Amino acid sequence: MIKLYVKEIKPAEFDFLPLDWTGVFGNTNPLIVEIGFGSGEYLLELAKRYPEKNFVGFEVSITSMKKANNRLKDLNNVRLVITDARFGMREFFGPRTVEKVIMNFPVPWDKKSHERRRVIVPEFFDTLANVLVDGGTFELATDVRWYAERTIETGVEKGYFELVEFVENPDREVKTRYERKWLSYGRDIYSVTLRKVKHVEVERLIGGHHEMPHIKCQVDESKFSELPGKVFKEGAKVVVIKGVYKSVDGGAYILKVISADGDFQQHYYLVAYPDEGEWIIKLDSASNPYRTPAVKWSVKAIAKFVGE
Ligand SMILES: C[S@@+](CC[C@H](N)C(=O)[O-])C[C@H]1O[C@@H](n2cnc3c(N)ncnc32)[C@H](O)[C@@H]1O
Repeated sequence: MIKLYVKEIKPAEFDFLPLDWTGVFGNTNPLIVEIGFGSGEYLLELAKRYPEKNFVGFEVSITSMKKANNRLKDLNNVRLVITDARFGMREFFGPRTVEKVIMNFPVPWDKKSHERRRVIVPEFFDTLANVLVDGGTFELATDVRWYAERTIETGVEKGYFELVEFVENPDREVKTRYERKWLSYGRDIYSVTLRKVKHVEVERLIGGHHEMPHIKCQVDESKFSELPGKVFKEGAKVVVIKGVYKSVDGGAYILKVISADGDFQQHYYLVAYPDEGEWIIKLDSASNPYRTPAVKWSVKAIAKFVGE
């Protein structure tokens, strides 16, 4: 997992989640979040127009992140985070801390096999109804009519949001790159604004300290060769062992792991090495995943499998 920021957030600040955004920005200005900021042009325009607000952007594409980072690096009121916004919105912000969340032209992921990547799932609206201040808004712009309609249905269904407006072909002052593209193709554009009317409690996966367990145990070394391809499951936690490698000196095993907490996947390495007659199994120091339940559990699941 890689994290880049326009202004660096000190690693120590990530030891505790949700983040203290007042400390990160050095002021108590209202927070506005953009999900999937692409090349960052929209964020740049907003951040310049509203210096009295703080902006946080989420993106999953490293290429977009680099472009946006170059564009935004001189602005003090913007921070960029590379992570899935469905995870970041819930884990990085406390209840009633965000004034507005904006999402411009998300990929709709309309194929059944891609549905898991869609942002506007019911759990996302639970998160929004938690992190938005009372009366805070979610603003969507899209070229996909059903996506706009689904956003309204899902947001309003549970009584957490009310529809402020649904506009076909709005005259938006600031246009994004995709917006200009779809307009040049003659596509219709839809904008939706939802207002939070009910607060909802959500369970955060991390919360509090970002510590990681390590395990000391006896192991049956022959079991390491059985690990590649193994899948461990418990509740919403899934851990897949993609590979097992021996260190150059032959003393340690490096395990390539993918873990998932529901739809949130992370890739990282664990290490197992002998120590005073026992073995230590822990996160490899070169890996830095968020310490979710699945990441913590992966150490235990592997220790149980190779343990004697
Ligand atoms: C179609 S582009 C739109 C970019 C920009 N908002 C615009 O309108 O020009 C969608 C962007 O959302 C990003 N994205 C997709 N899923 C995401 C997620 N779960 N969290 C954060 N960003 C995401 C993609 O990497 C991509 O850059």
